[in-house]
Amino acid sequence: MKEKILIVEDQFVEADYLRLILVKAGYEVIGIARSVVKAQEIMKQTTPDLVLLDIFLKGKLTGIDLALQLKNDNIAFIYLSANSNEEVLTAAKATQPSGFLVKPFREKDLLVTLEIAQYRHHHIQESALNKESTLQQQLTHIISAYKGREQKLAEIGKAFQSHIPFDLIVAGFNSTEDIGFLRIGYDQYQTIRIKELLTITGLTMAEVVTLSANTIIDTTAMWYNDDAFEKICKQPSLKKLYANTFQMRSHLSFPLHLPDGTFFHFSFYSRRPDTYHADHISLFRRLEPILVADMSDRKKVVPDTAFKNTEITNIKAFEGIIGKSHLLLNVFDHIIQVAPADTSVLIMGESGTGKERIADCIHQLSPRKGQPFIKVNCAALPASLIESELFGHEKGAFTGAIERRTGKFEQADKGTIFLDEIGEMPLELQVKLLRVLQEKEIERVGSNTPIKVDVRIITATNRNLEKEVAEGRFRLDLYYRLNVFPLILPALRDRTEDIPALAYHFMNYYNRKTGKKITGLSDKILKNMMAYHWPGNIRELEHVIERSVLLTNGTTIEDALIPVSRKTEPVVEEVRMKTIHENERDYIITVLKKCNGRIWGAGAAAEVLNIPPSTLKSKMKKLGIKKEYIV
Ligand SMILES: Nc1ncnc2c1ncn2[C@@H]1O[C@H](COP(=O)(O)OP(=O)(O)OP(=O)(O)O)[C@@H](O)[C@H]1O
Repeated sequence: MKEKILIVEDQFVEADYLRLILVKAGYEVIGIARSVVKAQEIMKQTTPDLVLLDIFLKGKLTGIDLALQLKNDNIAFIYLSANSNEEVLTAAKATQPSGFLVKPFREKDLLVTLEIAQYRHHHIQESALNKESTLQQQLTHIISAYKGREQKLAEIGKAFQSHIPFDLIVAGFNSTEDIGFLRIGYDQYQTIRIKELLTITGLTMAEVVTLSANTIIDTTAMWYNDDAFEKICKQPSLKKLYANTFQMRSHLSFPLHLPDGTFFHFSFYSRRPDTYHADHISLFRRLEPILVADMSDRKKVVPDTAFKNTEITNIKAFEGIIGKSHLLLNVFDHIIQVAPADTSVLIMGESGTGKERIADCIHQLSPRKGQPFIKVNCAALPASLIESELFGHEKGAFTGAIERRTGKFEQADKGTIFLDEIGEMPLELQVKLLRVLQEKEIERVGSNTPIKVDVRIITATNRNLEKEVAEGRFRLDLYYRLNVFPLILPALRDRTEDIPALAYHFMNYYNRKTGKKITGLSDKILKNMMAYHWPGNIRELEHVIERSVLLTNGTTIEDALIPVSRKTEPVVEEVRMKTIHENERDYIITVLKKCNGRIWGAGAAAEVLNIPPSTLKSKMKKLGIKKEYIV
């Protein structure tokens, strides 16, 4: 069946030219609309498979307005745009188009973009549908399996994490009985009830009640990113309290309308400034009935008897990946989403940020685990050898090919191939790689017989591939094929809170290797490390610690060989945001002080924190909380 295309373009000549190209290429053009209103009319008659969408149109509404509707209706669209200003392009990008064509473009560009857009849309839709149905099942299970309110909400929050990301979720009827869950590790959450909130903020109950009364209650689902969130946080309110206390920068609020006319709120907060968008609201809306049915029966609410803070075991594949910054946790969430599917993943990040580590992790979490994981560094091979390395060769295929050799793709059959530094792949090989992706078959060098391979492809690059595409060094079609699921690894300088844990991790590792017994790093060194900008990222940090361990004779690393010239200004303490660990540490110290340092027994710190005394003790050790801080 012919794919149906709608052209939304106000320039008649351009629109007609597009129509001619599309018809010639075998598409069915269902209409040409010069305004959003006209496009909506046409779509009432026939639903298109894809819309070619100009941004500036006749009438008040722009292509971006129509894009929001198309997104809701799950219709793929490609923007056609002359060079617009940055603001417009950013707004257009935020609607997540399936492609983007900058005018003037060639016929070939249009056709390739169309093909890629359909492929991406189909893939993304398929994996989104799978994910959503898994989430539905999870929620239904949680609702029937957990009776206690707190535990149920904690589990619901966790189920949402990889769908609607958050660093804090607060749920309840907008009262002092609301419960929050603050993310403190991949699968670890600190419960924030009113008593914890009072302890952390130092406010009185009366003050929180006043804030609660001042909080404007959303009666429809809303999201607030960055400036919009800052704006609603100008007035004192519970939202502002959460934002300031836990350094949140965006917020999504979803009120469930209960049959008795009240609202049960799920409020998501994120430390990133731009986390939320319309898709999150649509997803929640589709799941609303499951939640309403449960929440509306308030009598069902059973107090939790034995519920303790959730400290769930880490997923094994993440073991050895050190760090708990929200940027890294966000990467973990994406990995969990993409790992089970066969989707191609493109990992982007500076050198040494852990791309290979992450690729391995995706493989370990996929159904292909147990099958080969084959790594190829495209930058390490001379261009003339990459082809035979990847696809193998027949005996006598070229001078020196003295025997038949299987290539990496064949070796990776049923498993995963990791193509590192994909940006270095020569153009003529890119087309062959594209064929493997499309046809799922390879040909050995010197042979015309195709061999079927079943391989998942993960690629990585530290180059800006979009720039490589623009400069003609990387094929656009291959870029889109590989970029079905992009994963961006943060630079170490952007997650400085992970530096101490990484430094200790490598210190212990090199202690074991060298037989040394170093127990720590001096405060001065740690401070310098936090201030350095780490162009070589984790690999550079590892090397610095390795050398420091070798050079240290005592028990503390007092001197780390951080290049002085690159050291940035020391961090000014007052303006630096506190890390999750620092917050946790401060919180525990405050509670301990209130309890006069008592850990065990009724009314003592462990009980107030709702964790076993043994966990509290080990947390105190880990966070370096000593008795002298308490009294
Ligand atoms: N989160 C982490 N925790 C512990 N070790 C890590 C972490 N991330 C990376 N490493 C270690 O840092 C080093 C560099 O990681 P890796 O080789 O995966 O980086 P890369 O981004 O692939 O680098 P390149 O772009 O140069 O190929 C490795 O020794 C790896 O084990």
